Amino acid sequence: MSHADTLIDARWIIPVEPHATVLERHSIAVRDGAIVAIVPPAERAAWTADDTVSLPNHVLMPGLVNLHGHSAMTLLRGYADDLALMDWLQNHIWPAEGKHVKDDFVYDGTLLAMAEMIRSGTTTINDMYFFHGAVARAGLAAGLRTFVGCSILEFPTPYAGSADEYLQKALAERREFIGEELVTFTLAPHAPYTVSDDTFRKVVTLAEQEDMLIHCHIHETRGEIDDSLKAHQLRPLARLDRLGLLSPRLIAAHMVHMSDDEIELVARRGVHIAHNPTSNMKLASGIAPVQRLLDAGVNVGIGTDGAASNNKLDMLSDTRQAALLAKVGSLDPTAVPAATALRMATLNGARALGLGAKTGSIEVGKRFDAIALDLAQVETAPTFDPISHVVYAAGREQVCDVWVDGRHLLAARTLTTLDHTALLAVAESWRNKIAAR
Ligand SMILES: CSC[C@H]1O[C@@H](n2cnc3c(O)ncnc32)[C@H](O)[C@@H]1O
Ligand SMILES: [Zn+2]
Repeated sequence: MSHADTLIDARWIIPVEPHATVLERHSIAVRDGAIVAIVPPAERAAWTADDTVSLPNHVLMPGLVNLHGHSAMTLLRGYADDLALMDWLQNHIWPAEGKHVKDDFVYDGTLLAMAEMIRSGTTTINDMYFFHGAVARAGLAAGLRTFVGCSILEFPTPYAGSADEYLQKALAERREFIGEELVTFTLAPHAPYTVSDDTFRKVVTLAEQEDMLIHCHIHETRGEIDDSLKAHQLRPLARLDRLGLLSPRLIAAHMVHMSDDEIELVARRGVHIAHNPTSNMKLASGIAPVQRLLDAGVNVGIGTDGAASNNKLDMLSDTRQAALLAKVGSLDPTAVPAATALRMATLNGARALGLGAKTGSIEVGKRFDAIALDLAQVETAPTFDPISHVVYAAGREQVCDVWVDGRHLLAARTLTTLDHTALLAVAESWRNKIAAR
């Protein structure tokens, strides 16, 4: 007899690795937050556990990795819609952030985002915002695996007055969370149009010294490229390459507008890309060449971006959008098939964050970051292929269970770490404050 803390019996398991496979009626044994066995039906009787979870009509799969977001921007959801990026940022979002973004705004907005993300199957968030201690505390309260991106800009915000101050504060706030298993700080220079050469050089040096990842918006719009040609006589990627930014440490958000040479350069440098299909559509930024990037060997994950430009934090929906947008962008229905989209939303995201050996797939030895979806609903009946349903048919309301590091954060659709009613009351009080100004 073998014994586990928890034994989960599932109708289907999508392990993601090996690629495009589905296991039927297998069980997962979890001990001390790790997967210790994937048990076929014939061996199930040899296992006992303190706790068993029965998922008779469900698919169990790795948790979704949101590779690019600004969690606290939930409090600005629906604040300014139907605008292009620079108009949206300069005339609406940055002025609102200038008035309202403080520690409490970031904590409350991030917690609200995390509740939404857990309820839609996200287990890891790669965030980028201000007041990093508040983001980290929210991550610990929610129980999500949280990458806290420390923003760096050349202009002042309520968080810091200069690029050097952003950097100093990032390192000071990081010190408080060293040793926290679920919290990792990254350096997040905002974008090529808001960060100087000098600051980018400092970021590269610091990232190497402190062994930190870098997270940056790059090649999001055509305007960004045109402006860079005027200001620097270089496209942003060429400029960043000269500054030493392009490496496997870099998670480049967006990368919508790419020449063949740039795709090849990014592949050679081992840069990871966070593709944000909904945000790119809503801000009319363009269609990223995802299948061409994958064909070139680039690791591409999926992000939601912030709730002010998406306006959902629903990785299932963005996985579907990634598959659909790749097809319409290339006029090729075989581009980004369902299993590839699911791999992008899980294992590729984990790999970009240096978690490839730890999470992103259901494999023995990995931490148990997993989700279950109930497919016994009219929206997903009948089931020929659970991978197809997860990507093309299921909605986030079908996510019933979520575990991070073995901890049950959503149990039969109930949040275990967060208070749903209290979150709604806090969101309403922020609405009143923001609307009053
Ligand atoms: C420095 S991170 C936070 C900063 O980024 C702004 N932001 C949100 N979404 C986007 C986007 O798609 N492109 C560029 N900048 C974005 C956010 O409002 C914060 O000011
Ligand atoms: Zn963004």
